[in-house]
Amino acid sequence: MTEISYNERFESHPGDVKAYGTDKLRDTFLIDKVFDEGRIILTYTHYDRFIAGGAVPKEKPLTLEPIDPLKAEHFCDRRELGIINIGGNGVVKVDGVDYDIANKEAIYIGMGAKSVIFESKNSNEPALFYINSSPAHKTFPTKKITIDDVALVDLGRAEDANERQIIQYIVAATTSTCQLQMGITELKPGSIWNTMPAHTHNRRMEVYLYTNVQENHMVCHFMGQAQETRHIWMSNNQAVISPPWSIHSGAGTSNYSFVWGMAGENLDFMDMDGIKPEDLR
Ligand SMILES: O=C[C@H](O)[C@@H](O)CC(=O)C(=O)O
Ligand SMILES: [Zn+2]
Repeated sequence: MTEISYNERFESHPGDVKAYGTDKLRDTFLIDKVFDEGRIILTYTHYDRFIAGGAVPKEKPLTLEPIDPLKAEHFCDRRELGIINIGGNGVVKVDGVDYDIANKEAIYIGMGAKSVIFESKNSNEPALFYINSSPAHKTFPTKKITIDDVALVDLGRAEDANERQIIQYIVAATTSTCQLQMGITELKPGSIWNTMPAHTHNRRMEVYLYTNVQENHMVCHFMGQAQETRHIWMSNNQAVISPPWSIHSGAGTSNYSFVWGMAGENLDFMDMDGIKPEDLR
């Protein structure tokens, strides 16, 4: 089996999505397998040409080869990368420089990097590198982002079952990027709702990777136009694509975390069109 594989996802018109049944909705928006040991799996979406995927190096290092849709000599010839490690300690080697990336640490890699290689420190506890990438037009410096560099935002209330912390890793305040923004949101025990009140941002697409979903639990992810919502049941370490016209909110059967990543027209995290719960359909 090859070490790197990819699949491609095309865009859907919101009017067409109204007629999607469960299987078609899942085939179109759910990324059911993000991490596979010893491999890199990527999903190339045609929403802002955003790529989401995972690298799980075991004994052997894994190289981020330029997949065919890029028609490029190197993966980052026209792209930037954001990577958050949600597994064991690992190393990301960029053009020969080793960056130790521990659990809940991140790295931004600017356009023009020629070589990106992933390694795990301990193959019995491999790193889970969650990868996001979008087109870039300018080189910004490659940078490791630790928990000391992030911006923290506390949102929600226990009474509303949506108490959570937004850990902003790759945002304008911490890291210069062309399009990419990334972070982790952690729900407090007893809280289950993320991104409620829900929002859209027609200027940016977004992908959520649900993680820390406990055994025998699931997250029900809500998508669609605010007046025409659909749901996708998701298990641990699955991702879901949110078109720019779609809400992206979830309710778990218990608490959980998720990695969010987005790209598009602006880098303004607060640029959201909020939707009142009573206006949802
Ligand atoms: O556009 C921003 C993203 O949807 C998330 O950062 C929102 C989120 O983590 C939350 O409210 O729980
Ligand atoms: Zn959003």
